[in-house]
Amino acid sequence: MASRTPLMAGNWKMNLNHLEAIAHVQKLAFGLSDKDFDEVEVAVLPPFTDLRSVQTLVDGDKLKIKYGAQDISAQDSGAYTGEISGPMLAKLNCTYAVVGHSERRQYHGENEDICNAKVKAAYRHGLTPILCIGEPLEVRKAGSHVAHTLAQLDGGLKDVPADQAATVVIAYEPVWAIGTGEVATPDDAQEVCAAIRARLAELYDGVLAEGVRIQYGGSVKSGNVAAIMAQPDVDGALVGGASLDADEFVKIVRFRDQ
Ligand SMILES: O=C(CO)COP(=O)(O)O
Repeated sequence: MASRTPLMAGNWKMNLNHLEAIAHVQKLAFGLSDKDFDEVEVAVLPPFTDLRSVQTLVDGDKLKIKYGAQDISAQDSGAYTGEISGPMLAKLNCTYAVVGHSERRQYHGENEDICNAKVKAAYRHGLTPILCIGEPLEVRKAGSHVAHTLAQLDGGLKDVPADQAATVVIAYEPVWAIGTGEVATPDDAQEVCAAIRARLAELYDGVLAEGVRIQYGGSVKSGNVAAIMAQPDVDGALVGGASLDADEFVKIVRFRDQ
C-alpha cells in the first residue's frame, strides 16, 4: 500500500477576522513541533480576507503550516462580482482550494458542473483542490450514500486528466455529521472512503488511487480522531468547529497520541 501523509486541515468557515487569524496561526505554530510536521501535513483554510495575513505570517516565520481558500471561482478574471480567482489565490501562495463543500452546494446552488469547473480552475493555477463529497441524511437513511457520494466524485473529476487527479484530495463529509456533533462511526467513514478509492481506481488506475488522500470530515474532535484515522482508507480530517480552538486542533494533528 502506498504511504500517504495524513492531511489535517482546519476549515474555519466564516469565522476569525484577519487579526484573529494571525493570533490563531501563531498559537498553532507555537503548539506544533517539527516532529508533528514530519508525520502530518497541517493546513488552515481561512476566509479570503485572512489569506494575506496568514501568508505574511507563514512566509515571515517560515512556518510549515500550509493554507488555502474555502472556495475558488471557476473563472480566471472578469466581470464576476464577489468572486475570487485562481490566479489571485496562486499569487498568495495558497496550496489548497476547497471545492464543493456541502454548505456551498446547499446555500449557493453549486452543482456537479460548477464543482467540476472549479476543480479545473484550481489545477489551471497550480492549486490542489480538496473536493468535498458526501450525502445528506435522507440519502443515508435510504441506503444510497455510497452511490450518491460516488456520483459527486465522478462529476467533480469529469475530464480531469490523471496527472492532475493524482494530486487531488477528496474529503468525504456526510452532511448529517457536519456541525451536528454526530460523527460517522469509523466503519461508516471507512465504507465510503474505501468505495471512493475503488472508484478512483476505476476512473484512473490502482496506483493513482492508492496515492490519493481521502479525508473524513464531520464533527471531528480530539476525542474521536484516532478511531477514524485508524481506518485504512482515511488519510486525514477536514475539521470545522474544532479547528477554531488552537489547542484542540493541535491535539487532532497529534491523533496518534489521543
Ligand atoms: O464541514 C466540515 C469541515 O469542512 C466539518 O465541520 P464540523 O467539524 O464543524 O462538523
